[in-house]
Amino acid sequence: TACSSKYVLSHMHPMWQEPLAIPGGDRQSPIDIVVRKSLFDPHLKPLVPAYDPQTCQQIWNNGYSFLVEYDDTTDKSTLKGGPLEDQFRLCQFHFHWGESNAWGSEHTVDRKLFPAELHIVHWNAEKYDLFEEAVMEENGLAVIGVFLKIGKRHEGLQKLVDALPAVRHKDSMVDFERFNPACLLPSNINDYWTYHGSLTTPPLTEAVTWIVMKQHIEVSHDQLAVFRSLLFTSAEEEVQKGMVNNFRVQQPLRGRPIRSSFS
Ligand SMILES: NS(=O)(=O)c1ccc(S(=O)(=O)c2ccccc2)s1
Ligand SMILES: [Zn+2]
Repeated sequence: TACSSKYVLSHMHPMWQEPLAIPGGDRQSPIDIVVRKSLFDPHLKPLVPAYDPQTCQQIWNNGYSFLVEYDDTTDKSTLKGGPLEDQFRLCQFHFHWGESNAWGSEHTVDRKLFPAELHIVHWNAEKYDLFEEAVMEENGLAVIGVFLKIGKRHEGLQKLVDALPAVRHKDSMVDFERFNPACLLPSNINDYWTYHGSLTTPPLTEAVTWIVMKQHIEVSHDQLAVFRSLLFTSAEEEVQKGMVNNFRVQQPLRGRPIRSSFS
C-alpha cells in the first residue's frame, strides 16, 4: 500500500512511513483546526445520530487499531443532519492513541494534542450501494471525531475495555453485542467543526466529510492504559510490538475552509 507499516523514528513516532505523494492529495487528513480561522456557518443543522445497539456485531484488531463493527446492510443505525445532505449508515468505530497521555490524537485544536481520538465511521448509503464504492467518492464517508481526555472513568467505555484482552493480537476477533456508540459522544454534539478530508490510514482516499466535536469526553488513565496493551503484531510473529502512536501526522490544509456550527 502507499504507506508501508514501517516506523518513522521521530519525536512522536507516528505509526507509518508517509507516502511521498498521494494522487491529487490536497484534501488529506488529519489537520490542525485553527479556531480563529474557522467560519461559523448558520446553515449547519443539528447532527442526528440514530444508532440501534442490536446492529453491533464484533470487535477486532486490524493491526492499526481495534474496531467495533456494525451490520450496515440496513438503515437501522444512521447519521444525518449537520453538514450532511444524505443519510449515512454506521459501519464501525475505532480509536487512535499515543504511548503517553501527552499525545495520541490525529486532529489538533490550535495545535493542542489530546491523548486519544475516537472515529465513528459512516458511509453514504443513499448514493452508493456498497461501502467499497463510497470509499472512493468525495461524498462517500462521514466520520465523527471525538477527543478523549484523561479524567474520570467512562462507564460506557468499560464494556469495550473489558473486551480488549480478547483481541490483543492483530487479526483476532470476538463477538461484541448491544454497544451503542452514542454513549461515547459528548453531551453537546451541536458544537463541531466540519471540513472535507481523507481517511487517515490506507487507502487515504479523499472521501470523508469530517465532523470533529468541540467537546471532548473523559476516560480514566487506567482505561486508556488498556488500549496500550494491544499489539500491532499477530500471535505468530516473534517480535511483539505494542499498539501505540497509531496516528497519522498532520496534513496541509491547502486552503480548505473549516466551518463551525457554533459562533
Ligand atoms: N482513521 S479514519 O477514520 O480516517 C479511517 C481509516 C479507514 C477507515 S475504514 O475502516 O472506513 C476503511 C476504508 C477503506 C478501506 C479499509 C478501511 S476509517
Ligand atoms: Zn481513525
